[in-house]
Amino acid sequence: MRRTMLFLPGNAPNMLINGDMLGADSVILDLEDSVDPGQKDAARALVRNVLNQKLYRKSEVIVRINPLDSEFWREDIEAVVPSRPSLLMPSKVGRAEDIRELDVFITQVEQKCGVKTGTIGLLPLLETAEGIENAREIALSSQRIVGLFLGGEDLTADLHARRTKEGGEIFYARSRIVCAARACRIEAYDTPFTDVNDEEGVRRDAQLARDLGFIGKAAISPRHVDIINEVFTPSEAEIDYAHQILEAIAEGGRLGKGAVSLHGKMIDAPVVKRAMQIVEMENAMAGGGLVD
Ligand SMILES: CC(C)(COP(=O)(O)OP(=O)(O)OC[C@H]1O[C@@H](n2cnc3c(N)ncnc32)[C@H](O)[C@@H]1OP(=O)(O)O)[C@@H](O)C(=O)NCCC(=O)NCCSC(=O)C[C@@](O)(CC(=O)O)C(=O)O
Ligand SMILES: [Mg+2]
Repeated sequence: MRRTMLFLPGNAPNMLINGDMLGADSVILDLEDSVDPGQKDAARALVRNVLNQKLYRKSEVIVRINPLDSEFWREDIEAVVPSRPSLLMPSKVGRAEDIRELDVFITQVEQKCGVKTGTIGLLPLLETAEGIENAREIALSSQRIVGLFLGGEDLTADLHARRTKEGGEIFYARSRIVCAARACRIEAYDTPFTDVNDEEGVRRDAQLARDLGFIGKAAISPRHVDIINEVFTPSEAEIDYAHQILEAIAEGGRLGKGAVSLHGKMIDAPVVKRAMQIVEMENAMAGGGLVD
């Protein structure tokens, strides 16, 4: 599980040093848009040092690399793969062919530096109209892919839409990404909410994402981390209700019924499936297994 994924600009030593103490399940060390083009070398060196020093003990480490149509992505990979981040996040992914090209290059770098082939996973960032439309093909393009990630800010620009707090302009993209990811039996992760000071806004946005099927969300500010963690963690009431559902259907089964009533609501197989997902999350959290 990756409930909260906190972006840390790759050229900001103060943020990188504190990143492991902020409660995020994952941190995304950024070499892309939060780093000025003139700072890319410095950011690569800093991120590599952070990885080598193993500063991150609580949070999973992901590195966001520059787009495949940029001059930077190969150097990004050469700089960080030897230090084995869990995942690379390629940005502005538009086509399955891009991922296949990336996969071949990562394999070459893994072999060159003695890292077992396939060690480095991929979490493609879809943030263009082309990427959203190709979501399923992208999800299927490499064994390394663990999920799909939505970037709402770039997408809005590409769509010539207006970014709103309600998110109507990215509703289709959110649904399409969740559907494509689940069709391929991987997970979907939601875009960050960019108003650092609006705590109610980030809560509403995270709740909407969870309702749609995302299992985690990016954050750009430490102030959003606890809120997002809370939204993507089943509440005690949800866990209690899930157990009631499992008991009710077990009792129904003993009477030969596939559908029963609980507090006036129908309980049948899909409701049981959802209850089991909640119980699985409860068990994962009890076992400390927040990152798969
Ligand atoms: C937004 C702001 C400038 C606000 O600054 P402010 O200074 O007003 O913040 P304050 O709250 O006052 O900071 C209080 C204290 O927290 C520290 N602190 C702040 N942020 C921290 C953090 N992230 N990690 C650790 N520490 C942090 C700070 O250093 C200070 O520490 P101290 O001085 O010791 O008190 C700042 O947060 C920031 O830079 N965020 C990261 C930005 C970033 O990475 N953008 C790229 C990813 S999105 C993207 O690319 C779009 C996307 O691609 C998305 C997609 O891909 O999904 C798409 O297209 O949609
Ligand atoms: Mg972006």
